[in-house]
Amino acid sequence: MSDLQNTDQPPRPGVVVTGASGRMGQMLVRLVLDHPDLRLVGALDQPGQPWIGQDIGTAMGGAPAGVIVSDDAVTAIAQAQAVIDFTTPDATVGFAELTAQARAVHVIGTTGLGPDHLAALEAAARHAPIIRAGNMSLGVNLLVGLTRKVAAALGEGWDIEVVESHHRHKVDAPSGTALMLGEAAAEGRGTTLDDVRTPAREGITGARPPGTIGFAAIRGGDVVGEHDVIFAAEGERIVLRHLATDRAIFARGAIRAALWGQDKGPGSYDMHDVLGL
Ligand SMILES: NC(=O)C1=CN([C@@H]2O[C@H](COP(=O)(O)OP(=O)(O)OC[C@H]3O[C@@H](n4cnc5c(N)ncnc54)[C@H](O)[C@@H]3O)[C@@H](O)[C@H]2O)C=CC1
Ligand SMILES: O=C(O)C1=N[C@H](C(=O)O)C[C@H](O)C1
Repeated sequence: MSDLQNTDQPPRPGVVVTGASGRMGQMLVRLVLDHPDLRLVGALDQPGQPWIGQDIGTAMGGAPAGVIVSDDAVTAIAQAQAVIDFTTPDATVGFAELTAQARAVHVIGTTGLGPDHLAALEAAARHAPIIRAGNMSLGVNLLVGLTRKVAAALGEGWDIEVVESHHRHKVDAPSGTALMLGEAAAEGRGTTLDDVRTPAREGITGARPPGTIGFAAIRGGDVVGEHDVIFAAEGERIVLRHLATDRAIFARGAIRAALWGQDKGPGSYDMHDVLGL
């Protein structure tokens, strides 16, 4: 449908999806194409990816979408009002610079970012809005608030562990979600995760130091994403759990963020801002 058909309606924001052939990329392309208030204006992937040069709809096994998969990020992002990006940390930093130059909204789901990546994103957010979260689902963002509250209510006699399970293809650990939950638990205790995080355990580790927060990662099969925050004391345990069974929950959150960001100024935002939590 043309944007010129009804002049009373504001133009629909144009979205570029990066990593378009990926698990999240394909989900996002489908949802953007079906969205009444958005237009897909670009589908990016890395040089050499076999879908480059093909129509994204056809490459995904459906009807043509009229958008060719490209590795030319400069040209694609220049036309965007929003870039939705679930790729790799290095790729995300590159896209952040281009998205800031285009003064478009950058929605970032990529996890595994290190301090240098985060510093680069902070620099880009001085020019345009960046909305980033290790998990874009409503359920996990609610669980973050619950985790903070439970941790604040319980004393250090309660040990905190975060256990996560993901599919066999996941490359980073702990997951971005596990880190969000660990940070919330640390905040609830009035500290920071950096100060209380226990590295992965193996061998003769010694007894668990009080006040620490531990992480365990399971990888296998097609698990979409499962997270438990365990509060364990003498004689009882509380387990807060989120189970993702469909990647659409992340994609819907990212699309909501892209729309929410359209009238926002430069800065760093997260899904708590978007969801008003
Ligand atoms: N925040 C959230 O809610 C969620 C975050 N994720 C994160 O999103 C990221 C991607 O996850 P998946 O889709 O499962 O991975 P995937 O491996 O299926 O897809 C990644 C895509 O990025 C592309 N890519 C890599 N380098 C690129 C570059 N330089 N330029 C353009 N494209 C490039 C790959 O070719 C691939 O198509 C991971 O970091 C994952 O942890 C995943 C699900 C939800
Ligand atoms: O890689 C994934 O798949 C997921 N990554 C995110 C994370 O690292 O927490 C979100 C979700 O759990 C799926």
